[in-house]
Amino acid sequence: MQLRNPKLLRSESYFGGEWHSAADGRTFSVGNPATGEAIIDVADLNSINAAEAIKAAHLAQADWAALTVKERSAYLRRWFDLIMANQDDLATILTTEQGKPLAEAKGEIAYGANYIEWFAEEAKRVYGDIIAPPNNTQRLFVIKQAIGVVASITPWNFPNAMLARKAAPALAAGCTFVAKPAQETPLSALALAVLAEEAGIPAGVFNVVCSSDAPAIGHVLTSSPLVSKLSFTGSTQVGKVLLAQCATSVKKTSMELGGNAPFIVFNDANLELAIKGVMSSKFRNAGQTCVCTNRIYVQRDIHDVFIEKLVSAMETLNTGNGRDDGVNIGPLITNKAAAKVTELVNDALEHGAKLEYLAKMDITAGDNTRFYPPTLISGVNKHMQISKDEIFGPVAAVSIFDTEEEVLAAANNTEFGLASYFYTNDISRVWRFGEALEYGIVGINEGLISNEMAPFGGIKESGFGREGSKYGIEDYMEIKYMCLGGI
Ligand SMILES: NC(=O)C1=CN([C@@H]2O[C@H](COP(=O)(O)OP(=O)(O)OC[C@H]3O[C@@H](n4cnc5c(N)ncnc54)[C@H](OP(=O)(O)O)[C@@H]3O)[C@@H](O)[C@H]2O)C=CC1
Ligand SMILES: O=C(O)CCCC(=O)O
Repeated sequence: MQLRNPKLLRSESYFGGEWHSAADGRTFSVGNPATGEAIIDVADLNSINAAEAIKAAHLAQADWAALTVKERSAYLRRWFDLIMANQDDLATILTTEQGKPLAEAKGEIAYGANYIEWFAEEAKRVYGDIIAPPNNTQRLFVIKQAIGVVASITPWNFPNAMLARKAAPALAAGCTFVAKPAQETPLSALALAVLAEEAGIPAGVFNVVCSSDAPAIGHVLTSSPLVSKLSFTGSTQVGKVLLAQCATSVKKTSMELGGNAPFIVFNDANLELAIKGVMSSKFRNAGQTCVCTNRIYVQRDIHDVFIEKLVSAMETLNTGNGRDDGVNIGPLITNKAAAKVTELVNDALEHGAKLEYLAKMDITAGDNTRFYPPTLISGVNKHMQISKDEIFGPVAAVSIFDTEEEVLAAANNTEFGLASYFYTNDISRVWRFGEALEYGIVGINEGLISNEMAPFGGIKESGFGREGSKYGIEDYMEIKYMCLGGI
């Protein structure tokens, strides 16, 4: 991998302000999903190392929380500046380990950095309250304080941004932080640590522990009495395991879990806008995001023209190695992930769905079983597995609906509640339907809903807690009520 700043590519973990190999010398290999080639061997840390990282974070916590908000803000700002100064290299690392097209990787670096910039500013905007007392001899007030040591577990699909958007509010609030990135994509997390160190963020404040044994590290993070909070992004299945583990020490948690986003197109919608929205919300990161459109519902009288226009738009998708010019769909993360998408599509076709479009792929090099061709199927119904599971691949699955009531019931008929999208030009419906959707995020005539200024998060089994926005810092603070008597 060619980098202008080769120092960004690290293989050791970082905690207590130092870089650590595994005590027993163990490593695990990180590969390039586009080629199958090994990139580097990364130190494979164990439970003892994780406990050491937590200890380092705990030691640093009081001093970090005691800094003024302006001081913490300045550290975060320096970190942001360094990330943006190294945007191209960070994107190269990201694409190489994760597969997404280079332009998307550059976008993710800026997206993650935006959270750091935002919370550098929000650090200064934490407010308490003075409450009217029940009698004149008392004064009641509320202050907000850092929760303490925060642990994070983050997935491979946004290896930079998912970490940045947890670390930024935590550090801004005065918490110290121990991150466990996904074993497929530790390099982006380690590069963030290189820049945190260069920004002068004090030892022990930002720590990264890489391991091939997520359950073992997860167990230490969720059971340590020194950790006050766990922030997790990943599957609902693993989220439930971690929640149960956190219950034993009553840790606070934020859970950003799976989704099953409906994308609804009413017959009064601007179809060009709807096609643009479905392209961005469905095919971003080859369909591997928790807010990706999963179920597309189109009103009967515009169904055929919608399919026709979507096929034309999908013809512009070009699958290949994310490092290559003109590629806008990279590989899926693993062979297993691609096999799961194949299974979902086959199940739908066997149960009566119609194949409307299957992209041709021109992939000549390497192990290409991770590449999945952009696919469009119609005639999908609620009994097919594809409408129940997160597809996590570049497959658009379309159903027909007749009435608003029918499509609302279908859209809400899932245990998930993260993102949803609908397209209409009826202003009454905008409010009525938007309020009735059981989702944490609703895109109305818009397919790109994520940014640092807005609260990102779900309801139902998609989790709880909000990332970004003025609400995001609250997830890393405790409320303390103080009652002053004897006035
Ligand atoms: N909501 C979202 O953003 C995401 C949803 N998903 C969904 O989940 C499916 C599976 O993806 P997958 O990557 O396996 O997601 P996981 O939920 O398994 O992984 C997410 C993170 O959790 C870690 N992890 C896994 N098991 C444990 C455990 N027992 N204790 C502690 N940490 C653990 C992983 O580590 P490691 O990778 O090292 O095993 C990774 O860092 C996807 O197909 C998709 O449907 C996946 C990723 C993100
Ligand atoms: O897939 C996820 O884990 C959420 C990241 C997507 C986004 O921030 O829009």
